[in-house]
Parts: sequence; C-alpha cells; structure tokens
Amino acid sequence: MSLVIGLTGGIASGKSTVSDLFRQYNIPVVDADVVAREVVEPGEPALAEIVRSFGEDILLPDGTLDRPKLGSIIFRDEKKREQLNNIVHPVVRERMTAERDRLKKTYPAVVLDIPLLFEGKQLQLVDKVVVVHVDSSVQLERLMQRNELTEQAALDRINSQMSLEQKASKADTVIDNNGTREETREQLEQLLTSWEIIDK
Ligand SMILES: CC(C)(COP(=O)(O)OP(=O)(O)OC[C@H]1O[C@@H](n2cnc3c(N)ncnc32)[C@H](O)[C@@H]1O)[C@@H](O)C(=O)NCCC(=O)NCCS
Ligand SMILES: Nc1ncnc2c1ncn2[C@@H]1O[C@H](COP(=O)(O)OP(=O)(O)OP(=O)(O)O)[C@@H](O)[C@H]1O
Repeated sequence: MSLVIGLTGGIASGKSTVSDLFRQYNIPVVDADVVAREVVEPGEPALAEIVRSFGEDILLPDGTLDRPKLGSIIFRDEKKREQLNNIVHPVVRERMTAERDRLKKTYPAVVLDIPLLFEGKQLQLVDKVVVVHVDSSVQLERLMQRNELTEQAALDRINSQMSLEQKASKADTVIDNNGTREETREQLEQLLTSWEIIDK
C-alpha cells in the first residue's frame, strides 16, 4: 500500500521548498507545474489548441509558448484563465495519474505537488492533503522578490487562486512555512513519523 499525498498551497507559499524536503526522505514528488510545461512544448496538441484560442501572437519567434505574455492575459481575466485551464488541466491530470501509478509500485509514499489541487478539482487523485501555509504579507513579499514582480502583478496572481485560509481549512494537515526552512523541515518530519512513513 502506498500513500498518495497531495501537496498544495498558494503561489509562493513554499510547495517547492517542501517538495525538496520530501525528496530528501526518498519520497518521490510529481510536480504539476513541470508537467504543465511539458504538455505545451512545441508539437504537443495542447499548444496547438492554445494557439487556436489565443492566436499566433502567443508564440515566440522560435515557436515556443510566450509564457509571460500568456500569464499577463490569464492572471487578470477569469474567462481566459478558464479557457486555458480547460485545455491544459485534463492533459496534466492524465499524465500525473500515470506517473502516480508507476511510482506507487515502488514507494511507500508518493507526493503530487498540485498548486490548483482544490480549484482544479483534482482531489480524487490523492489520499491525503497537505497545505503549505504562510501569512499573506509573507506570501506577497516572497512572490515579489522571487519573480521580480510589481505588487499589483503579484496580487493578480495571488487573487487568481482560492485563498490560503480556505485551502488550510480543507487540509488534512497544514505546514506553517512562515518560519525558517529548518522549522518547516521539523514539521514535515513529525508528520511523516505520525503517518508511519519514516521511523523516528
Ligand atoms: C500562464 C502560464 C503560461 C504562466 O507561466 P509562468 O512560467 O509565468 O508560471 P508557472 O507556470 O511557473 O506558474 C507559477 C504559479 O502560478 C500559479 N498558476 C499557474 N497557472 C494558474 C492558473 N491557471 N490559475 C491560477 N494559478 C495559476 C501556480 O501557483 C503556479 O505554481 C502558466 O502558469 C500556465 O500554463 N498555466 C496554466 C496551467 C496551470 O494551471 N498550471 C498550474 C498547475 S496545473
Ligand atoms: N521558510 C522559508 N524561509 C525563507 N524563504 C523561503 C522559505 N520557504 C520558501 N522560501 C522562498 O520563498 C519563495 C517561494 O517558495 P517556493 O518556490 O518553495 O514556493 P512555491 O509554493 O513552490 O511557489 P509556486 O506556487 O510559484 O510554485 C522562494 O523564493 C523560496 O526560496
């Protein structure tokens, strides 16, 4: 029996940071952001569909997706975001399911890092949900710093998702990532011990 853990949170709340910690305990992580990039590479059907919906201008001269341009459209416009989600999410879900099932054969636990686990209705993919939580001021500050975004662009992204408070209220477990990375690691270790995935 392998436990499938859904890891989620808000943008820049620390999912990748916690994913790296899972990997340090030899627990594999499938990252939805990485899969979402793979499915829109040149030659993929999803990219052709994006061009049909958003126009040729959404491509860079080398034929790859102009991600900043698409981001500037969809993070400000709910209808366009839904349009993009309807193209990308089913393919992402299919690939993640296959990867999950492959890894389940070998590992006692598998993590699916899915930023839109609740919004994208992907809960059926996982057994337990871990939400990485930070206060909104910490989230805004870390996002602006990491992505070199203005406050407005960062807020557009944050507000395009379900609030972190709401996500935390739906979780099986919440990891508080306001503190140091070491404090976050300690919380994860405790969790993995209580779920009997690692021995203390
Ligand atoms: C719009 C795109 C091209 C912008 O690319 P960019 O390189 O700037 O961002 P990146 O892909 O690294 O995403 C960063 C974060 O933005 C948030 N985010 C991405 N897409 C969405 C969305 N459709 N709705 C809400 N938040 C989103 C997530 O928290 C994600 O971790 C890209 O995010 C995309 O293709 N999004 C649609 C696919 C998707 O929903 N991905 C999320 C995981 S399935
Ligand atoms: N405990 C921490 N202390 C200080 N900085 C942190 C901590 N956790 C994460 N960070 C920093 O905050 C930023 C966001 O973290 P991370 O990339 O892990 O978030 P994420 O949830 O994976 O983001 P995204 O939704 O965009 O994929 C990064 O620059 C990271 O280095």
